[in-house]
Amino acid sequence: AVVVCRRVKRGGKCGKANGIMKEFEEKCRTPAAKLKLVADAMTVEMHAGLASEGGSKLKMIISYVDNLPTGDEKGTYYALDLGGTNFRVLRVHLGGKGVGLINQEFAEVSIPPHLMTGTSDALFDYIAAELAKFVSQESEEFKLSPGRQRELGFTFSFPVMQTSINTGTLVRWTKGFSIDEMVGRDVVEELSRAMAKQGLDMSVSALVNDTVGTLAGGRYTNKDVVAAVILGTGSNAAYVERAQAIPKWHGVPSKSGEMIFEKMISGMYLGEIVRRVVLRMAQEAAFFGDTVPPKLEVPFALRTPDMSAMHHDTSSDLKVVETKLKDILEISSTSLSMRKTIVELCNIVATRGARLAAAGILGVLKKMGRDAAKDGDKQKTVIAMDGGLYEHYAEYSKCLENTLEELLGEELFKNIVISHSNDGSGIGAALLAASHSKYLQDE
Ligand SMILES: Nc1ncnc2c1ncn2[C@@H]1O[C@H](COP(=O)(O)OP(=O)(O)O)[C@@H](O)[C@H]1O
Ligand SMILES: O=P(O)(O)OC[C@H]1O[C@@H](O)[C@H](O)[C@@H](O)[C@@H]1O
Repeated sequence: AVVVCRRVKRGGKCGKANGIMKEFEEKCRTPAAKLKLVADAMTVEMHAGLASEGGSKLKMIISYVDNLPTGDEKGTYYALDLGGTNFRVLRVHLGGKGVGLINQEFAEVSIPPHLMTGTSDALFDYIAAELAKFVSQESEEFKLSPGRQRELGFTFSFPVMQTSINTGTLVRWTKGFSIDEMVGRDVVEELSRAMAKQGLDMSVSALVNDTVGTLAGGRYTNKDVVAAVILGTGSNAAYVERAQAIPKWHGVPSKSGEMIFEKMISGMYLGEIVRRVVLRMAQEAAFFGDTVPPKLEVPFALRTPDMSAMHHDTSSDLKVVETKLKDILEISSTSLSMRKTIVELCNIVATRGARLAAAGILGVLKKMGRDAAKDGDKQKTVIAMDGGLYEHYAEYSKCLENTLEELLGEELFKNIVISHSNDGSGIGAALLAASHSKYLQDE
């Protein structure tokens, strides 16, 4: 789409802004042919990543899940879901065979930014304190029988080298976290120590990535779920792989990193990309006049939720865009034409992200051999989706689904179901705590 400046007041400048937009749009273009190359490359790298240590740019995490939840699990289990922006504490009550999930309760807490770059103790003490508060507010019905500990599934949404179902060491931080002393440490040990300090008698039965939690949660209610994708602050995917398809894994801890497809397509990055382009237009094309608004120079000043609100502005005078620019970037006087340019930019950035996300999903489908119709059989493929970006950014998730249909073709797409598994990662972690409970043999 070409952005046309109605009143060419500053002809050269307006043309310059136009030029920057068009150049940027060209760079963001993701034609189907390019996306199919991305998907093919991803499949190749996935094979390489499973074949040998360090064999690929796309390293693959191998999650130890001995028993996926069957639906027969019974009792009360907990989850702690630590993501890039917030964390949730959760309690689920399971009714066992034929009953399933009876109820769930959760509390969501934003992670104070200073804890993302402080010490390990500060972060885990804060998390354990919230967990202890959640448990202390429980009603009598959740009192455990004597001799039993509460059991927790720990969703830790960062690259972890897993060494068993409930042990794993942090490979590195992502999404703005940077607590250096924690790298290489066992994250379950850190949490367990902090829980003990709170006097919380709880054990971690399962350590999972949020994609694995979403996969387990999805399969609990739908056996056709074969993969899970998270599009939140970060992005990632998990799928069920046959052990024999992992040559490098001989039942011993894998030293691989993780399967990261975080090509700045997720919530952490989209708003920041828009900000950087607008800043360039302000600096090189006097988009806001002869001065560059100071707030526009602050990294991450424009968050993806605000970008999303502008992108979804349906008002004729783009009032939401005007308000966001004023409240967040302190840019007061903007013309309708300028606001339209901002919306078009949001569309370019969101479209690129969504289309690349679809290419990543196609890569996983190809790895599972589900990107082409098997002769005649109509195998159903359900992909469980979770993450605040997917859940709240309607234009993004719509574009993702349309792109997946474009890449797979209408016929095949009919067998693919994209199912939003709200809070799948938290519930899945609690279910995995249940299916790996140390009291199972007592049942
Ligand atoms: N209204 C919204 N529109 C677009 N993106 C949103 C919106 N709300 C949240 N997000 C994105 O979702 C991310 C949070 O994802 P979520 O899955 O809830 O948490 P986490 O990433 O911590 O697991 C935020 O970083 C933000 O980028
Ligand atoms: O749920 P979040 O916080 O957006 O995380 C999604 C992904 O974010 C990536 O940065 C992590 O390396 C992955 O492990 C994680 O799955």
